[in-house]
Amino acid sequence: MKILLLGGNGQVGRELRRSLAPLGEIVVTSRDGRLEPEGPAEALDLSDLGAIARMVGRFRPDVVVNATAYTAVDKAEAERELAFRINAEAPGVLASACAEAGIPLVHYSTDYVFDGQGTSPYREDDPTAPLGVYGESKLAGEEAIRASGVEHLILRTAWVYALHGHNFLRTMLRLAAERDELRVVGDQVGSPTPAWLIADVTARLLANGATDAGTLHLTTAGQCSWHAFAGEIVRLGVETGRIERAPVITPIPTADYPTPARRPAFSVLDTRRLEQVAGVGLPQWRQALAKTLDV
Ligand SMILES: NC(=O)C1=CN([C@@H]2O[C@H](COP(=O)(O)OP(=O)(O)OC[C@H]3O[C@@H](n4cnc5c(N)ncnc54)[C@H](OP(=O)(O)O)[C@@H]3O)[C@@H](O)[C@H]2O)C=CC1
Ligand SMILES: Cc1cn([C@H]2C[C@H](O)[C@@H](COP(=O)(O)OP(=O)(O)O[C@H]3O[C@@H](C)C(=O)[C@@H](O)[C@H]3O)O2)c(=O)[nH]c1=O
Ligand SMILES: [Mg+2]
Repeated sequence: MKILLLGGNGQVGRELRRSLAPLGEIVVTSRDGRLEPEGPAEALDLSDLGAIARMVGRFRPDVVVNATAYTAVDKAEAERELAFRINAEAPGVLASACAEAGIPLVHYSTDYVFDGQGTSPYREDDPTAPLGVYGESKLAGEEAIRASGVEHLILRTAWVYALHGHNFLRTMLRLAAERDELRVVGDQVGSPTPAWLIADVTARLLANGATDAGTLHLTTAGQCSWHAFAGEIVRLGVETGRIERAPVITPIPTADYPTPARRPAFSVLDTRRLEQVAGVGLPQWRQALAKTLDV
């Protein structure tokens, strides 16, 4: 199988380079034509919409996996146009190119397409109502893919972290080393999901030939607040010697941590459909965090 992977340097993209390798030949793109930590890639800047179709036409892959996105949630409030170009227009152009060539597309979306007013885990067909520009732009990307008629898999995931890249795990380990107290919101609940899990399940879905499954929810099992997630990060951070000592971690209400973008209060996703299609069980968030930190 020939796979075109867009965005090989993101949290998920980096893990996909590993997990997809056994499935065949992978062509990887990055914005600057380089891979982290080293090596060459095909250069592709998603803001050049014309270049996207040319890339698909040039490589004629059996499947395209798009791991690129504009993921700066707060910054997106001031960069609406750019967020929509990368998260909505580019996936739309990519989907049309794939549809025309009969190539299935795998894409990722987010729990932030929901408004978080629910009280039980969101299912794939529950109504969406994003609270911010990032979520709106990701939802528009989903809709563009569906409208193109391309065979597709849209994997909605949440609270993604890894030992590389920009994420809450790394932010907490950094702040824990600098401060005696961390104040973290306790009234936003979700399911922290490591990039390696998303990449492993994606590979499994591809191996199963499930690229026509449509939208699926893919997160760890269980749920927690950002405050509880921070607590576990710091606990395991100390246990693994990544930080010397644990700061006090104080739960605060969202109102006490003002940010440009609003975030959902409850964005737990119901993953039963994915587990059925992929034929896998998903690990609890605590176990997945421990595995990420080599505990
Ligand atoms: N991070 C999270 O918490 C969550 C992420 N998701 C979704 O999962 C998917 C993967 O996210 P994640 O791996 O965390 O994202 P990252 O932010 O880690 O990586 C995104 C990648 O997209 C690339 N990119 C951004 N803009 C462009 C551009 N104009 N041209 C080319 N490449 C570009 C970035 O390249 P560069 O390094 O050059 O900037 C980066 O490598 C995305 O669809 C995201 O929306 C869903 C839920 C939660
Ligand atoms: C750093 C920090 C954050 N917070 C809060 C702010 C916010 O409500 C929450 C998480 O902050 P972050 O900025 O890391 O998370 P955020 O950027 O909102 O993460 C989101 O990213 C996008 C891409 C997604 O798709 C989502 O699933 C989700 O992972 O924690 C604190 O309360 N205290 C702190 O010290
Ligand atoms: Mg952020």
